[in-house]
Amino acid sequence: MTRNVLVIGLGLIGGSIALALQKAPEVKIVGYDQDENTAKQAEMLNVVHETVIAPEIAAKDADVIIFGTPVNATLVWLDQLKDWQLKSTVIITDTGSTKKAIMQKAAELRAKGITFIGGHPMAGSHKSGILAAKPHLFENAYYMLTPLAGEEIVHMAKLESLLKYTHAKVVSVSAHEHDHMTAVVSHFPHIIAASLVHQLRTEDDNYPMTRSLAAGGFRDITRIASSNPILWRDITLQNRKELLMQLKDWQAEMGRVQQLLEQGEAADIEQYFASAKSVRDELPVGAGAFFTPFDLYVDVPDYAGVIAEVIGYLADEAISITNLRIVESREDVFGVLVISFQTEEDRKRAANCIEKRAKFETYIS
Ligand SMILES: NC(=O)c1ccc[n+]([C@@H]2O[C@H](COP(=O)([O-])OP(=O)(O)OC[C@H]3O[C@@H](n4cnc5c(N)ncnc54)[C@H](O)[C@@H]3O)[C@@H](O)[C@H]2O)c1
Ligand SMILES: O=C(O)C(=O)C[C@]1(C(=O)O)C=C[C@@H](O)C=C1
Repeated sequence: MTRNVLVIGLGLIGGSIALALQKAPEVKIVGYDQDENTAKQAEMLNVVHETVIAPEIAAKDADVIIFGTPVNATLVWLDQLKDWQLKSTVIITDTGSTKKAIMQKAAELRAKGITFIGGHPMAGSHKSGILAAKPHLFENAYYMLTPLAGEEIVHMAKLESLLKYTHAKVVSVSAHEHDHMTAVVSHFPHIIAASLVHQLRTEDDNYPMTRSLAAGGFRDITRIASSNPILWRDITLQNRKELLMQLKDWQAEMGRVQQLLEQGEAADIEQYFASAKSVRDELPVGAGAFFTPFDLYVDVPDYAGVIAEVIGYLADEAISITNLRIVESREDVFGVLVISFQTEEDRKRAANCIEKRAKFETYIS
């Protein structure tokens, strides 16, 4: 029997979920976005099977409703939804980066006999909008569910039977655990990234050249400062308490750094970096929140058609790639080609292929 899925909010995350779920058998995906252009693009790009202009009408037939909206907008929708006509068996979920406020609404919904299970895939990008959506975005990432206490196993199973098509690793945590952990590894780092960019801006008056020198390090650590400000306004507001605690800890940490600098002891400073390096180097790779795809760096010379040439060699040997990008490490200078693969095996084969056929140097970061 066809499962009707309604996705509300068709940006990076809603669009990516819709694309991933199209791989499920007998699923019809209907989409809604408040932005008309996004809705049109969703149809044109086949991100959904059809779009609607009134989600409350489509909701009548939905077996699963998924919110891909910014977290404050989701709260508003959850209030409205209490008055919708819904199937008694419908499972409602979201993808929001915060969970406590949303799960408070879920409790209100439960009181009305409506099942809401919080969801949050721990993968994304600083890019937003439907054009950035990808069917494989969540592959190997953790996908956190935050059911209310006592949620029926059969409801969880129903949702998980659909989410398995994202190929994410579904785990359940409480809303409190969720908001604490994501504050540490996601929300607070976004504040730090934005603050570093603000700090750079203050250099403009006296040292305007500084921004031109912002190379690999600054770009890496501030990439997420290019994220959608509305999204991060809402996340910050909803997770304010946790973020204030993170800020306090960070200020204490900066106090420690200040002391190290004032004392100027080389061994202590080295130890500060060394212990951070060893923790960072031990972070799990290949899965989870710190999922890094199997990236291969290729030093390519600067001539027209070089990327097509490399990709052509890989295609000849039937090595499939999942992503391709250029790291611009120097202004106006062609950078390094970074190719991502699904498996370590593919990456090894690609490295051999490129070194043998193109004689370009490859390396793993
Ligand atoms: N960006 C990430 O890396 C990331 C990762 C995981 C989860 N999330 C969460 O996923 C959700 C969506 O984020 P995104 O990155 O896809 O953002 P996005 O900006 O790419 O997409 C949001 C979409 O929602 C639409 N929208 C906004 N308000 C709406 C409303 N009231 N009703 C209907 N549609 C509305 C917008 O038009 C847009 O198409 C957020 O809750 C975010 O916290 C984001
Ligand atoms: O990779 C990025 O650009 C992200 O910001 C993704 C990221 C994160 O902080 O890791 C952002 C928000 C989420 O809710 C989950 C993932």
